[in-house]
Amino acid sequence: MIELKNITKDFEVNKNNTVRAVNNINLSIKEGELIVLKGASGSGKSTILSLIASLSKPTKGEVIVNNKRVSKLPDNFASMYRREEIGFIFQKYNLIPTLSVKENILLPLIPKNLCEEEASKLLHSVMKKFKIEHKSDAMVKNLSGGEQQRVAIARSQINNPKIIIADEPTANLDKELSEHFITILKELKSSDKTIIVATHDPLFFELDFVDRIIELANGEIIK
Ligand SMILES: Nc1ncnc2c1ncn2[C@@H]1O[C@H](COP(=O)(O)OP(=O)(O)OP(=O)(O)O)[C@@H](O)[C@H]1O
Repeated sequence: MIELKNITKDFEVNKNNTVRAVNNINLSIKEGELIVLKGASGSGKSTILSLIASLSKPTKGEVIVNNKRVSKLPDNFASMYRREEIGFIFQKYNLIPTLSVKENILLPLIPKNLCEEEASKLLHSVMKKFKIEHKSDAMVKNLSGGEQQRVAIARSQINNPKIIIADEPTANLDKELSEHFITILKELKSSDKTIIVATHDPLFFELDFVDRIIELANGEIIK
């Protein structure tokens, strides 16, 4: 369960100016729910994602994730929380082009110090699941857009996170790749993950497997 309670987030632009990115939001997301955050540029979508991931702290209010008050976590605990519970899918994949597919996918496991056998088991299971095993030794820069997308998603899942956060996941994709992403999203949803997608891509607004579409404007929930 993810709970945002009376959350306000101000950013200091300079000494005399602040921007209120999120204004007194209340939101509860149940385990296994797929939520789409919709809203114009600047409406506060990314800010909400970063508060849930404990990448930033609210100015007021509390963020509670699975009974943990993540809005109060010191930095080292916040990064542990992210590593263990959250899978990120970014719009530009954030892959390292000169590393191979398997090296990229293994990156989130580095801090865990698993033995080689265990790491290899996890690696092969996500590569198989996201159909990229045949390219495991290829350098990422030589892959097609669709293949890179599968690497990014495999990497986000290697820790088996309970929560998936996707910020504008289709922003740089053509129609075919966007539709492919939707197929993967459906698979993730059926494996009972809690998923939060921030987007203004209309493709997400007609999906029958999305539980709720939450519309934001000027840092407030309007629908
Ligand atoms: N680090 C920051 N410093 C100052 N202002 C910020 C910062 N981050 C966000 N903002 C401001 O907060 C508001 C909300 O931004 P946010 O990135 O959450 O919007 P968004 O809905 O995700 O937009 P987009 O769709 O363009 O990504 C905007 O006015 C933005 O300029």
